Amino acid sequence: MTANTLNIIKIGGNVIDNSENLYHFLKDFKDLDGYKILVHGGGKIATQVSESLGIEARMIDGRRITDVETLRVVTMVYGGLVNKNIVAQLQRFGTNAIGLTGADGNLIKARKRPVKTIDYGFVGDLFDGSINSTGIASLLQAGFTPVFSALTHDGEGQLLNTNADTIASALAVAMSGLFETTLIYCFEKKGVLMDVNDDESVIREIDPARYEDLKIQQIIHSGMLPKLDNAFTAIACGVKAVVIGRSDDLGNIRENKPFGTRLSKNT
Ligand SMILES: Nc1ncnc2c1ncn2[C@@H]1O[C@H](COP(=O)(O)OP(=O)(O)O)[C@@H](O)[C@H]1O
Ligand SMILES: CC(=O)N[C@@H](CCC(=O)OP(=O)(O)O)C(=O)O
Repeated sequence: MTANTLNIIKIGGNVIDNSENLYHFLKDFKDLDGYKILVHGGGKIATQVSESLGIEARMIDGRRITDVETLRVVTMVYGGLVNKNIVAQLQRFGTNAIGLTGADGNLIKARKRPVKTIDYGFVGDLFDGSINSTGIASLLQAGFTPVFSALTHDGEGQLLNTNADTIASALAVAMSGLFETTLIYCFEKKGVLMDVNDDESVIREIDPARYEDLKIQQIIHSGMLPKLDNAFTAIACGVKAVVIGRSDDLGNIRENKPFGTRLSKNT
């Protein structure tokens, strides 16, 4: 572990939604060496809150249709409830977390997704140059641990809802110019599995050729597809390693025990 090591870790809704899992994860997160950044989603909670307010939650290809009402909900849920709860818990553990949307410090800009056949509403797509890597590096070097929610902005006053897996991947690519960067996706399963119902069937390593095979066999499907697409993009663009594993097992990384599925370039 060098002084220039950065771990970017993404946690999804299933981890955030369970206070015991979240507590355990944050305890292991605070013990990781080197610089670190946390990126969180919270899609599951946004759906629950939307529905409790009588606003129908609509997803297409894993992306939320974000009309004005839904943007209000996700701003409150991701930027408020989830982000500030995580920050407060990290502070309790002595980690000087700072909770952010992409608008804070102009750290992540996005463009509203153009309307083609589907109007996604206030959904933001990232582009080359979206990430203000020097601004983020200043926070890290000042001793802060950034905690990013799934919100970005367009620079014209508009907040946008951006998938958290995509934010984590883009952050990892941009930061890998400045740090030796590892991207870790944490979710509720032990890794990419041969049998989605058998946590002992972890595939320890996947390269792009194996990924194609696993897709054809439909061993990998649904939410895992965009996650792995983002992950392979990160590997191809200079990120040192991408690992996908269970949030509860994050401590294994420090203890040099097996952790999840590691992605590699074509061998
Ligand atoms: N081969 C596989 N191994 C593990 N999970 C898989 C696999 N194929 C599909 N999945 C699904 O992908 C989901 C993870 O994607 P997603 O729900 O988007 O994650 P997140 O919790 O990070 O938002 C898992 O809950 C699982 O149902
Ligand atoms: C545009 C879009 O779909 N944004 C996501 C952002 C949250 C997210 O990514 O949450 P998980 O990681 O928990 O799924 C959404 O609103 O669901």
